[in-house]
Amino acid sequence: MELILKYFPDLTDLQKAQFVQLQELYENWNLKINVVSRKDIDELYLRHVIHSLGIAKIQPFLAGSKILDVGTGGGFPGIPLAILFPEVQFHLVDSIGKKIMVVDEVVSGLQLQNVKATNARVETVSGKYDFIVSRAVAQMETFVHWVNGKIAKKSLHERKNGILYLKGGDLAEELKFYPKATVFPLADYFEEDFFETKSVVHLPLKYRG
Ligand SMILES: C[S@@+](CC[C@H](N)C(=O)[O-])C[C@H]1O[C@@H](n2cnc3c(N)ncnc32)[C@H](O)[C@@H]1O
Repeated sequence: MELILKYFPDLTDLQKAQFVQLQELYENWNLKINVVSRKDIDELYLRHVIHSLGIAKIQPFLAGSKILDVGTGGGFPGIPLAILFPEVQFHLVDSIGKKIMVVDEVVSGLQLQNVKATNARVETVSGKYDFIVSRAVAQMETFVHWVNGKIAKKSLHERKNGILYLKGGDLAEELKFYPKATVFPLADYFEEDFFETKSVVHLPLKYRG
């Protein structure tokens, strides 16, 4: 929790309580359904919560905006972001039913009112979103293909609507066909070694009616 407050000092009491509760919820659910690797559960806040919240450092979401989390697994990055932005609507999607069941349990445990979770392949999901977030799901080319047509026409934020993807390592090859992509290194925001090679990639996407 100290780690979260180090980087996000302005949390309400409710948000602090929800972040604290995450550890217990994931520890319990992970015993039944493995959504976080055994090693990572001890470092839940660093490797999952703060990493997810890296997106918030790059793009604070405005009230009323809509965010799609593709391949959310056990709820990352969607759940930490939904705690941080209670006035933003989050749609968490995963093709594995058991993972969505864990997400539903965590959402109801935290009493989050701003999260909807759907068990589906994202290609079959309709709806328009300001931003589409993700971590560790697919290469950019495949991902862009999946989410085409899911971007809202009107931009509420100064930054253009599009993808905000948590990526690691050297992205030159993966992004060579995307000159409009911007890479934001998370080491500029977080000092822990874990973030040295991590970044958020913003790729603006056009509205397609
Ligand atoms: C490596 S896990 C990452 C989970 C989570 N984003 C995280 O970082 O902890 C990848 C997830 O993507 C989901 N997935 C893969 N392709 C998908 C698709 N086309 N639509 C929805 N979910 C998909 C898988 O079921 C899996 O849960």
